[in-house]
Amino acid sequence: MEQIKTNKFKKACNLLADNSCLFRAIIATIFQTITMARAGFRIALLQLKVGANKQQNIENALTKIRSAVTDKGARIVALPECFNSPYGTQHFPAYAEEIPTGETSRSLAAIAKELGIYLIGGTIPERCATDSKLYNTCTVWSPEGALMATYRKIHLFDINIPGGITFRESDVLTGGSDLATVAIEGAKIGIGICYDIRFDELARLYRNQGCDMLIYPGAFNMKTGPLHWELLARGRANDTQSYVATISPARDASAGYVAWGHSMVVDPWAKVVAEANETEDTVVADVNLATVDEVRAQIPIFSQRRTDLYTTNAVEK
Ligand SMILES: NC(=O)CCC(=O)C(=O)O
Repeated sequence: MEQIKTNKFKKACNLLADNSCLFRAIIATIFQTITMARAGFRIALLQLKVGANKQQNIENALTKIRSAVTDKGARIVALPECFNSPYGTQHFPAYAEEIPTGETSRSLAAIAKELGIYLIGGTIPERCATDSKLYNTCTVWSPEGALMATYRKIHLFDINIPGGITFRESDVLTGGSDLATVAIEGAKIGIGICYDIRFDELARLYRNQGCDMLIYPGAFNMKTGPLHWELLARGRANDTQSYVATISPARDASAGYVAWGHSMVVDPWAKVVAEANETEDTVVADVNLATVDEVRAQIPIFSQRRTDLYTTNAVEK
């Protein structure tokens, strides 16, 4: 019996020796896979001035996109909510256009292709070609100028704070119902729009779909901005242990809706790593996917949930 075992062991050793190159390659690959940290990319958030002239808004975005790529080395550029139109229900019908045939879509596709970048096209008022309904929609463009995804704001901004702010997007817009994720540079990115950031359920669904980063073009205001903008961005980063980017228009005190500004990138530790003030600006940050893996391994909340005590559709994994 012992003799048989010894022979088998010798045979196995001989096999390994015969294939030592292959064996070494396999071990090296396994080692590399275990130890290899994921890379990342540079992202630029454009906190743009937005006025009444749609053509000027688009031209300004194109100029700033070019500069974020050529001067700052961004691989992904993200624009704010409603970057081609003033933010307000009275403006949406006049500025709305079809996607991808409208002038804004065509400009974004062309610049993404010209610069060979990924472009998160903020949002524009969209008029749906089939039912003529209006949506607040984000488009994502590939380095080839192809439309990778569209996301229609799911949670419409309807609030009423007497003496503060009253807004009813649902007077003119229809809410979307589909999540949108894109795979970019080894990362999976989930898209939400502004008020959506208040709903942790959406962020958790994205996390459960494997997202490493959440991007929210948004335009908070002077009432809720100082109270909740950073809190929510850091909250969603902490809940999902993901990068979060929020991109606002620049503040214009003379506008009907005064945006808070403060576009920012938050890392999976929930730390703000780059932030604008309220003026027109470009925020640049290096997104490091190894940090996502590090936080999730070190604080493993997604495997520690007590779903025997509570249930939600969004958190179970
Ligand atoms: N554009 C928006 O959805 C605004 C959301 C907002 O300001 C908030 O407080 O929420």
